[in-house]
Amino acid sequence: MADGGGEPDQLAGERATAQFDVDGMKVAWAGSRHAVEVADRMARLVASDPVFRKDTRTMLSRKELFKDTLKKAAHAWKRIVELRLTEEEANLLRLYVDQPGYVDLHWGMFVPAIKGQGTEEQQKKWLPMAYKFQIIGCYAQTELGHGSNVQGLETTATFDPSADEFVMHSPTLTSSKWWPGGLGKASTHAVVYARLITEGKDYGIHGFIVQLRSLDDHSPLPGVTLGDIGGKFGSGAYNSMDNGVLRFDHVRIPRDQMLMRLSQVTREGKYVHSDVPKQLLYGTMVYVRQTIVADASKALSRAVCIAVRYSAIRKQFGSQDGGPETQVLNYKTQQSRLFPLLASAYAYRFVGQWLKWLYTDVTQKLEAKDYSTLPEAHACTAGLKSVTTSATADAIEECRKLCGGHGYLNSSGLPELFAVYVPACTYEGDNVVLLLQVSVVLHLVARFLMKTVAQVATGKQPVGTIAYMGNIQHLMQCKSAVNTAEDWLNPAAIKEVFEARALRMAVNCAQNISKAPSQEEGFSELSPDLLEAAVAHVQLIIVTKFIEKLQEDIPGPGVKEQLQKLCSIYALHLLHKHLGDFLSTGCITARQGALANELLGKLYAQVRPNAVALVDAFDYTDHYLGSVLGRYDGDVYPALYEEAWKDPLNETVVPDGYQEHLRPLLKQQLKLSRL
Ligand SMILES: CCCCCCCCCCCCCCCC(=O)SCCNC(=O)CCNC(=O)[C@H](O)C(C)(C)COP(=O)(O)OP(=O)(O)OC[C@H]1O[C@@H](n2cnc3c(N)ncnc32)[C@H](O)[C@@H]1OP(=O)(O)O
Ligand SMILES: Cc1cc2nc3c(=O)[nH]c(=O)nc-3n(C[C@H](O)[C@H](O)[C@H](O)COP(=O)(O)OP(=O)(O)OC[C@H]3O[C@@H](n4cnc5c(N)ncnc54)[C@H](O)[C@@H]3O)c2cc1C
Repeated sequence: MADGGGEPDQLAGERATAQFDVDGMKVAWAGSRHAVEVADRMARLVASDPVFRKDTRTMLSRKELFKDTLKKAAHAWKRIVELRLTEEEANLLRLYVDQPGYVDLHWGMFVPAIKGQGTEEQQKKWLPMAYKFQIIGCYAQTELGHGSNVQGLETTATFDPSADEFVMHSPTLTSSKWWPGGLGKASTHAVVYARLITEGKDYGIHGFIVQLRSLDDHSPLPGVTLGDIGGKFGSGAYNSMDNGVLRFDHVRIPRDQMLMRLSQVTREGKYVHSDVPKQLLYGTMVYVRQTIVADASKALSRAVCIAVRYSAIRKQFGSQDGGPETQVLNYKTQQSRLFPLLASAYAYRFVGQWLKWLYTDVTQKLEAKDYSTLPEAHACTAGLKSVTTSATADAIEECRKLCGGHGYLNSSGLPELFAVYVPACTYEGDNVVLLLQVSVVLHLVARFLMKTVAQVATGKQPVGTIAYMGNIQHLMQCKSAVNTAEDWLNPAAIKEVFEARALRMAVNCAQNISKAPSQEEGFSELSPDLLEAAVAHVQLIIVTKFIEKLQEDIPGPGVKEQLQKLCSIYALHLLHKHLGDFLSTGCITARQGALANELLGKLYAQVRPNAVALVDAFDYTDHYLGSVLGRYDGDVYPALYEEAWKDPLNETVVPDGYQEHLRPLLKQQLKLSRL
């Protein structure tokens, strides 16, 4: 359309300049051709169903929004049953419905908690009911007074041998369960984490299945106080979720509703711990953190898709001699802000795929009673969850700014995406608290290696993602051989400096901690540095997994070449951003840092003709994107214009309140001016 400067054909032109096979890239992104096909089918199913419309969501009141969420969840379930969808299809359908709600916690945490911590008998009893939605469950761990410090939870589950029951109780205000999604209004049951007390002894935190509401009329059971904790950040957004408060007043549950895979309480009240490690109590969190890493690439790629397409449509300023205005995507500043985010979306996608593999592998080992890889799974999920969610939340906000003023409109989709996404930095483990968990591991390894550096070749070698630390003798003294900008294209050159930076930062921390009066004091004093060392380690994992992905067979003309460029951009933009780390640890020289930056500029220019096609490869429908700026056809301006008229303020020409507040004011000013 020529009217008013909007040029949808602009995107067709952009697509024509792509130097790779977009279908091949879709397969690389999704993981397989089958995955592309299923995702595409489910996305279209949702997009074509009027019940799943979400374009007026930010204009709904909280009550309307919550009811709309209940309607969508019930309709999604109806479609899943009618169409006999597989688990894979059903998960995707729910993803594309794209409205946070109780079902996320039911499938994402309640069911996994029972699977991971329940005995076979308990699974047989509870899972079929949960699978058929005869009960709705949530995950009630966090309390008003304690979230991060799980060991500090106060809710009690006291065993009463005379009745063969546990008595669930909230002894203080701060012990009220506070935050669990789905708890406020929807759930009939919860896995509740409470201190187990039997024979007068406190055995710490354990999980219990507790019924909260009547299955006849949904009213809270006697002794149970329930409610929603109130409105949250942003319009629409996470307000569709009923995060709740729960208090118990001596509520009784049968003994067999304690989740007993890890430990049991016998009929007589004896506490018995099985040979399963206690840390498996935290297994549900490991599972969800892994899914959150995979979700980071989805949220980031949505924001980037909107910003890239809109930047190709938006034009500002012409050439000096009055020529046509320039697409903002052509500005080098726009490219240097946007293309690292595009590269990060791909990087997180591939590290998410790897983490899923790691999680599956660990689960299989656990089933065979091999618990050796559990610490690696914990450190990787905690660290990657922290780094990818923090970067994604920042990136969504950056994409909003990249879209100028229009990015601030709800119709751009970006404010809501940010508001829904940003709590990921807090839930499932505050990002700083999780990084400190990673730094504990790094510190222990670094300390061990420093002590044993002389015998490291013969000693016990670190394995998995910390294997590089075993190469301490080389990494502590190596100097990068990079001599030209193009030398930075060599993955081995990148890997070496990222490994050296991460190891040297960990060793520096360990050395400084060893100088403190006690390890605890040293750890506390050095914790800001430990966080940075943990970030360096996690960034190394992401870079390494991207490089490893490129060693696979990746079919499709030009696909691997584009991914190689994105991998270099991902790594080098981190090097540029954290140049202080690389210089202060002596891994590179200032000149090598400047060469990396020089190459980045060249790579941005090479990505420019492919940018729109690279976001097309995410294969998102306009429904899922939910953005007038990110429309596939690029017809942005008419859509923006039309969208404005849907606002409730525009239902009347003269606003409500005119008679009471505007008219008297205007009349009064008129009278005053005549005096
Ligand atoms: C359709 C499908 C959709 C799916 C879609 C998904 C749903 C997507 C929707 C999202 C919707 C929002 C969902 C939010 C849901 C919540 O937010 S649920 C609440 C989550 N809460 C948290 O994450 C709390 C964070 N805190 C913690 O995890 C732990 O308490 C901390 C910080 C790790 C510290 O724990 P601690 O007991 O003080 O432990 P600590 O002494 O440090 O460690 C004890 C040992 O356990 C180890 N350890 C600690 N944690 C772990 C672990 N997790 N694993 C293994 N070992 C561990 C430690 O390394 C340590 O080992 P050793 O050194 O002894 O060998
Ligand atoms: C949208 C949303 C959904 C949620 N859903 C659920 C749910 O379904 N079920 C559930 O049980 N919970 C849920 N939660 C709760 C969530 O898991 C907790 O909020 C989270 O674990 C953080 O704990 P906290 O709130 O106690 O933060 P705090 O620990 O109080 O954090 C406050 C500040 O203290 C810092 N801090 C804390 N400890 C340390 C330390 N040791 N060293 C240095 N700094 C520290 C943190 O970095 C942070 O800056 C949800 C939360 C949100 C926001």
